[in-house]
Amino acid sequence: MAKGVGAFLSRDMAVDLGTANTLVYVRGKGIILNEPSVVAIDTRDGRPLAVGAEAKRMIGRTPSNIQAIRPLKDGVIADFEICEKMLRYFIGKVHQSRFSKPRMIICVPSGITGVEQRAVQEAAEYAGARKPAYIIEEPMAAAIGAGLPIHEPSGNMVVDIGGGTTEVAVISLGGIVTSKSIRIGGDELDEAIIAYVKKEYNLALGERTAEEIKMTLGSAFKLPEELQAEIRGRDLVTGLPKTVLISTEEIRKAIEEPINSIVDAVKDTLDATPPELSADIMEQGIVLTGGGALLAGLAERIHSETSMPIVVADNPLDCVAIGSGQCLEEFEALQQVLISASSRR
Ligand SMILES: Nc1ncnc2c1ncn2[C@@H]1O[C@H](COP(=O)(O)OP(=O)(O)OP(=O)(O)O)[C@@H](O)[C@H]1O
Repeated sequence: MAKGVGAFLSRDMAVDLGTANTLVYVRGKGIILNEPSVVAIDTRDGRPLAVGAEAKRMIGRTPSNIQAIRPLKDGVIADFEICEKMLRYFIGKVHQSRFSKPRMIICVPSGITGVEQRAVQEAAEYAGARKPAYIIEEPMAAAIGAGLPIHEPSGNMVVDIGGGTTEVAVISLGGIVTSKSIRIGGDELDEAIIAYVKKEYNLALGERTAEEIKMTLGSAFKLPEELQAEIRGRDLVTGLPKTVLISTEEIRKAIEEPINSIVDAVKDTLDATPPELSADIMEQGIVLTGGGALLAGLAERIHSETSMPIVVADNPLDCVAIGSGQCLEEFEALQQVLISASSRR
């Protein structure tokens, strides 16, 4: 499609405003920003000191006058002001023109309320988006980004496991037929690891260490080879640093509860799926997207509980941004999957 000069000046963009990571896709260019959704604030005057990767490095390491804040929790805005500052910073990084406002598509979890949706839209508009900022539901964006034929009259099932939410949806003919969104994602796995290690070993772990343990030792299904590794934290009795040896089986046990909730969400959605579409899913499989799709053994676990074929999308962390970016590139053709300010309730 021919792009007018305005399109270049305004750098239309799609933003995957995630609990864990924010990705920005610029029309005609692809994903050009991918940073953790973290802002470090000077508590004395509320000034942002660092945003993104630099701010994430500060989590758990800040002096009393600095606070590293994650403005989104469970997929929605927990701190509106900080979220808007973060968005403004990211938009400013990719869009330098002060004279034009970019068209913006922004992703939200499918389970959020009208009020929460308006908060996201307003944050985007305050941060410089042209009105109306368009909204796309995460599972729809994830499905488009994973290359699923969403416009066909056949059942496409996507499970997007993010930091704060897990979205399960069955899509056919360009619309969501049935879906379930739970406020459980990678963050809950990290929290479960922290709670387990505290209870079993009297060891305090930081958020970032727990996430690293999940990525390296976490699993949702028996591994071909179980491992053991040393983890380091602070002894809650002596207050001193301590190292303990922990196994992959133990970490699997630690995260069992949130994993069960994710698997149950998949089963509930399958239960509510019309039979014709279930038959399609049986044939084509369930596609996993989002960072959680990278958890070892998750595909095997969902397969063992649903008997459905499971496919992990290529680049699962990028699917939502790529899918919403696709909506910018093919705005006329894909506009029907977007929600604009005028259509909101
Ligand atoms: N290899 C891995 N194994 C397990 N979990 C992983 C891995 N890589 C990333 N993650 C987890 O994926 C999550 C981030 O995924 P993603 O970027 O898709 O979420 P998000 O879009 O920011 O969140 P949400 O969609 O809930 O707003 C984090 O919890 C992160 O710890």
